[in-house]
Amino acid sequence: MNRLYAISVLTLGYYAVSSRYELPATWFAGITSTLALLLLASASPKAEPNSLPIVNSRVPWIGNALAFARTPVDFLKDCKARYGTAYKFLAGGKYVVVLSSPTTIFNFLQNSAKAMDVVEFQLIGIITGINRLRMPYLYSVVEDKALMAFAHGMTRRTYVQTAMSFNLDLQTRLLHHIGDQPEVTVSLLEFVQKAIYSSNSVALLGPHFDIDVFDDFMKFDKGIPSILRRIPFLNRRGLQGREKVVAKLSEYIQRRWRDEDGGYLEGASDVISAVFRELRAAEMTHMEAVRIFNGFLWGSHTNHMRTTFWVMAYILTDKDVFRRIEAEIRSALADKFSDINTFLNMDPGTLDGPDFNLLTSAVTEVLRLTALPASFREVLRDTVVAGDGGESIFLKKGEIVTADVRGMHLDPAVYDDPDTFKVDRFLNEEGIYRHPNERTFAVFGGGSHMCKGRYYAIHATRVFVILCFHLFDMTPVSVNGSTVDLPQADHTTLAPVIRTTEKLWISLRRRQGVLVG
Ligand code: HEM
Repeated sequence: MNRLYAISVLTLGYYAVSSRYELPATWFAGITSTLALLLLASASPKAEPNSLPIVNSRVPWIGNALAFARTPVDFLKDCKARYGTAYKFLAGGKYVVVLSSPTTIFNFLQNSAKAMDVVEFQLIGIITGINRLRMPYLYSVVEDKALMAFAHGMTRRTYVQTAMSFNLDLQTRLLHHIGDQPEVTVSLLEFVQKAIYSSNSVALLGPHFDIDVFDDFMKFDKGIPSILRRIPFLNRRGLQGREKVVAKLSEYIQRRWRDEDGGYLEGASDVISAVFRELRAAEMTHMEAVRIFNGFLWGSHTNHMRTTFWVMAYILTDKDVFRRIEAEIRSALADKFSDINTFLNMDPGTLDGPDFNLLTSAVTEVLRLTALPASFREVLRDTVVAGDGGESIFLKKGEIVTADVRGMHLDPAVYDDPDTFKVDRFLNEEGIYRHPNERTFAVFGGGSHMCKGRYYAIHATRVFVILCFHLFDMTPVSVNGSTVDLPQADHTTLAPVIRTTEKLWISLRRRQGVLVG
């Protein structure tokens, strides 16, 4: 009877939810299993003796999967309020352990016992269009080789080349949007997306990659939820976009790959050549390498775009913050850099100096407010994570574990008045930026899988804001009744950076008399 009940709920729930919401990684496999599999499935897993509370659920096997799918952000918030900073819930036959205190998140992400590994590689197969049977091998290449190359090429010291290419390209892109007109009204999200996609592509792939494929990239990006759910027809647009991007990348690599000097992509950044060299050296086809590469690029663009959008939106919709950031940027550019070219060619470390303290604090604060759980690991063998009081939290083989970073970042015990955007939260009394403690700030994940592009992303986000203030006078404007306040966050999807479905329009007026590079 329970089984029949489960099937009915699963079927109805799946169609109701799947048409509207993105299915998060952790239980996607379970929810998309066939009904036959459900019928054959052995009894729902029993909770092992474990110190963790288990979220209430009346539905066997499925557990809380649908509640989680409906509004994952709210689900995690409610569970934290009821069960504390370490608990687990059942979703599609598996337990998902959720940790949200600084100590548990830190210990989990460090994963010093190496008893956990990423689960996303199963999903990478679906996103990239690679046969899932090939993914265990291909992901081992990604993890052991390609990500290592990425990490080496994107350290504080080595990301300079990529950062400078981004700076120089971005100014042209921003000016291109306004063209010869004195003033234009643009959707902030679309404006940011196009500029970041283009300049990121140039910074990473060099001048020979055809960025006209932007519209196809956005179809792919928007279509990811339905691609993940493999919903016939609904996923078609996203798949078409992906295949066009893949075709462009394939053609670009075939034309621009050079075998000399160990192999490199002509015009691309060193880091990208190094990553592709590792993929080529492994036992995979050209198209498998291209598809993996496309997955890398998609992840790099999409998080970067969203973060930049939110940073701009928070600044533009708060008059006091706007005035202070504008004053900091314009005075730094006027006093410290003889012209904009000097700024664009600077050592990226300059932005970490005293001239942009407030902007750096603003970016950190926006990251704190907009980061969602993104680090999902599968427990490979029974292990323990030390809890807040030094107690052992038992993790069982097969369980999925995640860090609810939003739960931590919005916890009043961790951050004072946590829901409020405080632009100077990360400044000390002298107004100097202080990087948050790594135990209480985890927007880029942690441990060996920490985001490899974090220095570059923070740098490029700040350059975007600086160039906008240098080139334009900006004001939010209402178009057909649209908001001029901060857009509402969308609580129905999980991704490293929260989304919005509301549009914020801004007017851009070209500043008279400013120098362009
Ligand atoms: C502000 C924008 C960004 C945010 C918030 C962000 C966040 C994240 C998060 C949360 C992870 C998962 C970490 C984990 O599993 O513990 C990740 C992984 C990764 N990110 Fe980012 N990211 C951003 C921008 C970028 C950019 C611009 C690049 C490349 C240029 C990049 C490259 C990567 C790579 C390669 C990984 C995989 C790391 C691994 O599994 O070892 N990211 N990112």
